[in-house]
Amino acid sequence: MRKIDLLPEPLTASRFAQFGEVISANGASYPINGGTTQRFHRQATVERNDGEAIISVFQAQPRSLPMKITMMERHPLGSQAFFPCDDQPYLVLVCLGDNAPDPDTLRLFSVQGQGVNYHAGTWHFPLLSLEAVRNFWVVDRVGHGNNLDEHSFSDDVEITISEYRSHSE
Ligand SMILES: NC(=O)N[C@@H](O)C(=O)O
Ligand code: NI
Repeated sequence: MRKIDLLPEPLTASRFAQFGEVISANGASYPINGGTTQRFHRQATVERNDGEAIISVFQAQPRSLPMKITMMERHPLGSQAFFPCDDQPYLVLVCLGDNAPDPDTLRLFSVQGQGVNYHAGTWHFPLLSLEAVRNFWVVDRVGHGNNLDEHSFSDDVEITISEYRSHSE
């Protein structure tokens, strides 16, 4: 049995770029509304492939750690963005892979005060909220075609998330 114990790394736009975009009130902005508001413009782009982009609220139960990761999913027809309604930490787990998620490319990110927008087709684990029941705004795509591709890892690999504090803390 091959064991993979995932260690979180702090989320940055450059580290996440091949998987999607980071949404935050950091970086370039410009004043609008007579200077009463700063616009952090176009943090992410919604991919919808002629479907509709919708906004939902996910009320997420906290995950208990350690936890086993047995599957990943992707949305081939649209992006999926999550933005937390508070600044408590949560986790984002993604990986590469053409026809199936590649466990050797798994990346676990610890996230606080930022959102993420998965590119269409990015392998990810469903929402990994922590510590308490929490709300997230979600922007994703509905419409024709199958927009959910789930894939289980093979039984000869055991993937674990043991903790959520990033190892640089
Ligand atoms: N099922 C659903 O809408 N959510 C997942 O896609 C997820 O990534 O959390
Ligand atoms: Ni998803």
